[in-house]
Amino acid sequence: MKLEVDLKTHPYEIVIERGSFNHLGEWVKSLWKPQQIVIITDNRVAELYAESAKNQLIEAGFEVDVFRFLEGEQSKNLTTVSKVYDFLANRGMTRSDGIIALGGGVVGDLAGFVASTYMRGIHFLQVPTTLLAQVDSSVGGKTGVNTSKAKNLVGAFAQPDGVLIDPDVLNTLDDRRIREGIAEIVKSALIADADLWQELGKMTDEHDLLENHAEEVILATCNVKRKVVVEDEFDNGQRLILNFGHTIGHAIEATAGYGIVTHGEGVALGMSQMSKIAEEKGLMPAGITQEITDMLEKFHLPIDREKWDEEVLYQALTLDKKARGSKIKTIIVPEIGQASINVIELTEMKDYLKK
Ligand SMILES: NC(=O)c1ccc[n+]([C@@H]2O[C@H](COP(=O)([O-])OP(=O)(O)OC[C@H]3O[C@@H](n4cnc5c(N)ncnc54)[C@H](O)[C@@H]3O)[C@@H](O)[C@H]2O)c1
Ligand SMILES: O=C(O)C(=O)C[C@@H](O)[C@H](O)[C@H](O)COP(=O)(O)O
Ligand SMILES: [Zn+2]
Repeated sequence: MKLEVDLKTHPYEIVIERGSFNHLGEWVKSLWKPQQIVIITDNRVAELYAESAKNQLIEAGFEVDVFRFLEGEQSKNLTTVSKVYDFLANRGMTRSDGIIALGGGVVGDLAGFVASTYMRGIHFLQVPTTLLAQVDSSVGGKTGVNTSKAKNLVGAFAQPDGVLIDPDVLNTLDDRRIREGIAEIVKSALIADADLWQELGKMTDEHDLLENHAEEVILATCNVKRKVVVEDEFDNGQRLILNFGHTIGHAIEATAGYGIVTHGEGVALGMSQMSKIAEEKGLMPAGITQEITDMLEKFHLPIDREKWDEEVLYQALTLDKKARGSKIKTIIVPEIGQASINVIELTEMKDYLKK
């Protein structure tokens, strides 16, 4: 199955196919002429997939090196970025060469950011290996890293030349990581795909989703993202809806310490907290929070916020990219499958967080 991200300036294809990782070499050759490639990955993914990726690419005529960093959100920062710049420069990588992001969202965001800034931009491809990366982060061109102050505080928009999704690589992923990917799937259904919401409603748990519905769910979720990104590539309007649950979610991730609460868990917590606030304000229909939290709990995602320091959480909120002065754009779901943007005072958010 293929989806076309038909952006005017940089169109590209998303390939979703079981076993497609075994054809990585041919796929890359169909997109790039022989050149130098650096695969950027983390230690765990490298252990599982880097050798095969490298051999396939060499077989296809490329000159290949692998840069690996320590797995996890705590590596998604400018220190790692700087090490990659040195690695690329030491190998004489130029703008006619390319980067392949092989891994989850951390690898994809970091490698994409490196590709968008090294020599002011070189080509890159996304080969996502987590469910979260396959349904969300590999598509759409948001790249970036965290700082100690806030999630994704430094970044750039840069589209890959293509995305290769092989659901079979999810067989090596642990349950917690599968669940966090489901948080973004639930988000996508809530904001833009009522049919997907219905389908998710019929599934029993995360195992049912992964074993019996992976391809259809990945396709539907990528399609939501594709449509939104094509409408508003640079996040000035409609794309903001992809951020449902993320304001509180990102603040929780940063406050808890990167990697303690996963991104998907933060999004699940953020969606349930935001729904509660919006329902109380009469912006979302009565009973919808319960419906959302029931869905999240079915997939064993967290919904209840622990007691984090509200002041620290609030400081993180003020650095959200949807904040404008004393106000912040929040995303609400007036009905399942639709989302809209609602501006509120940041202090109002603070009052709710205290409750
Ligand atoms: N750019 C975007 O649009 C976007 C969208 C959503 C999330 N994100 C970002 O994505 C990140 C989260 O991504 P993630 O959850 O994929 O995290 P991740 O990249 O840290 O991967 C999670 C863990 O799974 C391991 N792993 C990856 N693939 C594996 C496989 N096939 N088998 C076994 N282990 C595997 C990794 O080594 C890591 O330990 C966050 O930083 C978030 O901000 C970005
Ligand atoms: O692609 C988007 O746009 C999103 O908001 C997708 C989110 O799931 C993702 O977590 C994104 O990285 C958040 O971006 P940010 O602008 O809030 O840092
Ligand atoms: Zn997200």
